[in-house]
Amino acid sequence: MPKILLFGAGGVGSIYTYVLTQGGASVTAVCRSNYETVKKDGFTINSAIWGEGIQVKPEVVRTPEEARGTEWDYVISCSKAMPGSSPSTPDIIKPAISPRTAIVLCQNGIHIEDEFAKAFPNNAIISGAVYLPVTQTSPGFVTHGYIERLEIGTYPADAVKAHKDSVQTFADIFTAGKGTAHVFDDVQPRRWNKLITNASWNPLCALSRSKDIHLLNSTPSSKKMIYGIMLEVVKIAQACGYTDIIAKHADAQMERVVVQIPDRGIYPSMVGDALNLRPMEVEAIVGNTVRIAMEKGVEVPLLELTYTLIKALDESNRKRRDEKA
Ligand SMILES: NC(=O)C1=CN([C@@H]2O[C@H](COP(=O)(O)OP(=O)(O)OC[C@H]3O[C@@H](n4cnc5c(N)ncnc54)[C@H](OP(=O)(O)O)[C@@H]3O)[C@@H](O)[C@H]2O)C=CC1
Ligand SMILES: CC(C)(CO)C(=O)C(=O)O
Repeated sequence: MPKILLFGAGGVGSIYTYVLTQGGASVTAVCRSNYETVKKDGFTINSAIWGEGIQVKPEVVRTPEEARGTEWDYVISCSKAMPGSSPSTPDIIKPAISPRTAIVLCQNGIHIEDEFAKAFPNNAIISGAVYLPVTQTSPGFVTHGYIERLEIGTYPADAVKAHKDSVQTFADIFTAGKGTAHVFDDVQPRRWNKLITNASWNPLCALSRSKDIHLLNSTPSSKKMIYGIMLEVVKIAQACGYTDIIAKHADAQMERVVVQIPDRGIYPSMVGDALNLRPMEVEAIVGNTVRIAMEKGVEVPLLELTYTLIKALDESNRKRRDEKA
């Protein structure tokens, strides 16, 4: 039975705990604020796809340090992607990493893999684009909408065969658990495709404290604004050599908003962080994107404005957090 340590047991982490457990893996979740609830009752999931009141009760630890000593086949990171934070996620998960462990990143953003590859140069690094509208509404209780899809591949794309094999094994467990996993030889274009949605909806909804559908309907020009950011991301992806990423991908990401939870819309994951004064994935999702655009000489005025505003909000939230502490 594959042994999996799940780090970041919030919205995405709890659903993946469920899928991987169903798929036959033994999953241990690293829980922090929801430790007591999950230890006692597990996660309770209301899913538009799999049904209401689903319960899954993993083994629980408080830290990766507590999980030291077990030979984990996979350590999955489903925390918010905070490249450059201190301590870094690689530092935090390090006690649980053995030579055989594959590290799976189920996180939004672009160029988030580098710090893991540097910290664990001989381990398989598996990078994933996650489609899963989900929110932890209270500790251990999670609501999930109509979409579920995971796109994965090695980082870098030209990894050794053993690392490629570990991606396929992970996908097989996921699929056996009734999840939808697609393996890609090079997953980076898939990450750029996902970034189209996250670099636009996430910061704009966080700045406006709105559901996606409300942002879309707020003014006659909203769609133009959101779509304009998406097209800037397309241009950057193309400048990076991913010429298969084209405007029709932006159209599809636009359409998905109407499908996710029809009529009601969703709060993208950054909104909860904005409202609760938690650090937002500003650098992983927007900052890195703007920096890559600059390196490639691509003009991205809408993304630059978005980065300025969301960075300022993140900083003012940090000050408010410090004042409250
Ligand atoms: N939610 C969504 O709809 C989607 C999210 N994503 C991406 O998936 C990733 C996860 O998002 P999401 O599930 O929403 O995030 P959540 O905020 O719901 O969950 C993150 C979890 O990580 C935990 N965590 C963070 N740092 C530590 C630490 N040092 N030790 C232990 N636990 C820690 C948090 O614990 P604590 O509660 O104690 O802070 C929290 O439970 C992000 O990259 C996001 O962008 C992708 C697609 C959809
Ligand atoms: C938009 C969404 C829900 C897509 O799955 C997402 O990635 C997020 O909320 O961060």
